[in-house]
Amino acid sequence: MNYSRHFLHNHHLQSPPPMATPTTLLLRSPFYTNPRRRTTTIKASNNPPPPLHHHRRPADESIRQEAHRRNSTDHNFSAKYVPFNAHPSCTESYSLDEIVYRSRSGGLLDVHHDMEALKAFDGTYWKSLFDSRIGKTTWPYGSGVWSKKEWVLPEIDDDDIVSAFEGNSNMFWAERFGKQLVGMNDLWVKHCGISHTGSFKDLGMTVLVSQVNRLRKMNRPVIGVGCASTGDTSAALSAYCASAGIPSIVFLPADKISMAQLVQPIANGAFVLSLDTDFDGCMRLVREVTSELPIYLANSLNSLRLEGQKTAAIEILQQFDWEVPDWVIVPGGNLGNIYAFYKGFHMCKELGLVDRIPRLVCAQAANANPLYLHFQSGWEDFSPVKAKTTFASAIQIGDPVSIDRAVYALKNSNGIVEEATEEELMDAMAQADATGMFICPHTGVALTALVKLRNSGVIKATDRAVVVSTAHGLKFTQSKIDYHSKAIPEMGCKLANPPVNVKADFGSVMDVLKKYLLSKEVK
Ligand SMILES: Cc1ncc(COP(=O)(O)O)c(C=O)c1O
Ligand SMILES: N[C@@H](CCOP(=O)(O)O)C(=O)O
Repeated sequence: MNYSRHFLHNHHLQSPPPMATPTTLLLRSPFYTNPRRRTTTIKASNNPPPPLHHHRRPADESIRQEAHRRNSTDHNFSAKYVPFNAHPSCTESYSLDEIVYRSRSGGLLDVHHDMEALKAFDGTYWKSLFDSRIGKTTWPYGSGVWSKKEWVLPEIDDDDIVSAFEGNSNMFWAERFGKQLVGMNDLWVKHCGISHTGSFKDLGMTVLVSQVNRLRKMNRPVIGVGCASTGDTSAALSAYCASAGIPSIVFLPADKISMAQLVQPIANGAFVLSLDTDFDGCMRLVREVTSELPIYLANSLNSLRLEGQKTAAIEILQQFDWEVPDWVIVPGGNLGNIYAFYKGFHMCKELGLVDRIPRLVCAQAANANPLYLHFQSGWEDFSPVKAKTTFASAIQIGDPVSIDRAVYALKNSNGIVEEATEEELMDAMAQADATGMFICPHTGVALTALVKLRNSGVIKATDRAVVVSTAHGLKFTQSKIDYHSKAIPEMGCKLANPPVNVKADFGSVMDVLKKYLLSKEVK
């Protein structure tokens, strides 16, 4: 077979641009050739390659079938479950096709990739490959998660993937917030909440539901998929399950999630249980239930989820053209994500895409702050707390399942934990909104952490910082309504901007407008 023609004809969207060498190029494509024949010599010249025209697939073929025909699993990458942070001599491991959430000793698991196989390709190779897939509709690489498939679930058939082309979320240059509130020029907000179900949970859920889809095709005992939720995980689970025709069951703490979040699983046809307890109570119940019934556990206790979540970190680096920011600030609740970010950054370093990782900050609501207290104690003692009501309701969690993962991530990234009171987080949210964003209260928690660390001089004016915005503000409009109508007891709501009631006549309208314009006049 003429490999160069085969390669160019079929795979130009997925393969990295050839490296510029004058004569011959040793191109090793792990995806489209037999691994035993993976080293292939093709001709290259100094000139850029001519524009490549993608041949449209036959009219009766879907993008899924086209992906299947490409046979992209022809490589030797692999991943398995291992006990989290185990001693190097530990040999315990499980196939990802097993249904297992805990190690033999009851500890957390981690998805471990065959790093030697990935290291057969250098950092330039991976950067080019990932960059070449952005913004395409080719299945499944149009997704920000699956554009990194080799690092996520390398062995899944493209045909089993359940994706809404999630990820590739906007990185917003927070120009006015940066300059006016923290004196920074290089402040960015990664809008992970501008996503299929309005939160960053889509990133992990596409991976978990895809694997479930595969397990069901293998006739494994999975009738449905279940989770406990503060509203975002349940929305993502039910949407991805509905898309694949898989039953979903969600355990929600009654009256503790927003109306917009509650209606999501209802609309997507999930079986919704509203329970008279808090998130931690729901979590305990769903763990018990999933150990008895053929319901697959979708909470981030299941380490598969973190494989998708970690791609947000890779995306941040990609969006900065592989330059590493100094800080990344993430709101934390059940604490899977702070570890997922660490893992994404760490993989990029280990595989030679970057030479360092950012310092991580985990931001918690003061009303639900077990990690903050643990950090304050010098990591001495960890005790769960009874989480109190917070406007950042999706992180109202007192007994986070990923506490060990979070501590590991923070210790290994020279990280920090901060907290935000209700007034601080609501003011930060209002301030951000007033500079053109429309963020959720959890992002308000992360912005409060930024403000505090700037005020104490830990984060410098010249640093580059990324605040991760985790959900869409439209899911949390009631908190904004309460704030702007000054309806929150014992809160100043100093940035409230309530509507003005005006008589519908010309004079009255003119009077209020003149007053308004005078207040805005440039002094
Ligand atoms: C909107 C939002 N932000 C932040 C978090 C925190 O993520 P994690 O639970 O991984 O710490 C969650 C969920 O807990 C969430 O739904
Ligand atoms: N914020 C989450 C809490 C559940 O945690 P997860 O770590 O299992 O996603 C939610 O939206 O439910």
